[in-house]
Amino acid sequence: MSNKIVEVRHLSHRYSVDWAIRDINFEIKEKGVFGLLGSNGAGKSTTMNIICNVLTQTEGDVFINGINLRKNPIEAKKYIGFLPQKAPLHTEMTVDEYLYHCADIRLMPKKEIPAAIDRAKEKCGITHFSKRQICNLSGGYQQRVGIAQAIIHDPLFVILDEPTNGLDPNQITEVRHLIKGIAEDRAVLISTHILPEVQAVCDYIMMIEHGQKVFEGTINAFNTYMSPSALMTIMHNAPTTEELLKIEGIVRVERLTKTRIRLHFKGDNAIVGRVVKQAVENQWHLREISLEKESLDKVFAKLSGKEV
Ligand SMILES: Nc1ncnc2c1ncn2[C@@H]1O[C@H](COP(=O)(O)OP(=O)(O)OP(=O)(O)O)[C@@H](O)[C@H]1O
Repeated sequence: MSNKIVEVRHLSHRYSVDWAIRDINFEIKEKGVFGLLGSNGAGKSTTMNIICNVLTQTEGDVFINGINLRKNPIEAKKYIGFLPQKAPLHTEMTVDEYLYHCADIRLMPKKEIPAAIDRAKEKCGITHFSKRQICNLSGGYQQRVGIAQAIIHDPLFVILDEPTNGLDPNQITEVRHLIKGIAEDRAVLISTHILPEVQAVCDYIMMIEHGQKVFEGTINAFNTYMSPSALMTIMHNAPTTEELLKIEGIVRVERLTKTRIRLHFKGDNAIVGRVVKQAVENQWHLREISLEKESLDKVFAKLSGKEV
């Protein structure tokens, strides 16, 4: 087995004249959830479709478990499970019939299929619906069946295209939980433009905009990518704005109420100590002080080069 589950090298694609993606590079070496994040038209589907071998790239290479997908697609695809945005369900079939059909078209040996179906159903929490026609399941359970077909052959790598699209809030929570569960045994790549999704399920993120990579790192790195730039304070004897602006680093003062004041600053977090010192010395009756992190939305907008 290669030490890289997925390796994408200099991947570029153009449908006509314009490049849809340009020189995308990344590797997935470990189990866990890898999020491909980007706004509409950023190039997520193009990237995913190439990795699933649904689309052939203009330039670059994709290796799955060390196997070149373009040169040896049948071998490489054995390691991939895929759930497209619209799950390819045969809704007139029962869950068991459908999963058998999926295992069969994956050319799994017949004697291995029943155990594979049981394993996939158990992992996806659908065992009790084995004999139920798929059309009689809720959207959330239909999505579970879609995920079960993606892992029926126990692949190393699973690709889920916007897996919670169209589900209600409870179903979204359940499907996210399921995604975390299946990523305990394998690498899972999900595409999404929903920021809370990224925070809820991803261990690692790559963000693309206008077909190019703009960020790659852990969810923690993503969250702290933008260092705090404001302090929220509550002072019961707050000084004037002029006085606050005299503190080294404070660049703007936002008075939200008489006692709640946001202090915008430049520089590092040592500002907290300076504000506390001034507050004590001048008896501003500081009751609360906290660094305000940028919201994920703002990080997203900044990384995409859009106005915040
Ligand atoms: N079949 C196609 N022919 C021509 N251009 C296309 C085609 N598919 C996508 N594009 C263009 O390629 C770029 C990337 O599109 P892509 O669908 O990969 O983005 P996306 O991030 O998946 O967006 P969405 O979230 O809306 O699906 C866009 O500019 C899009 O208009």
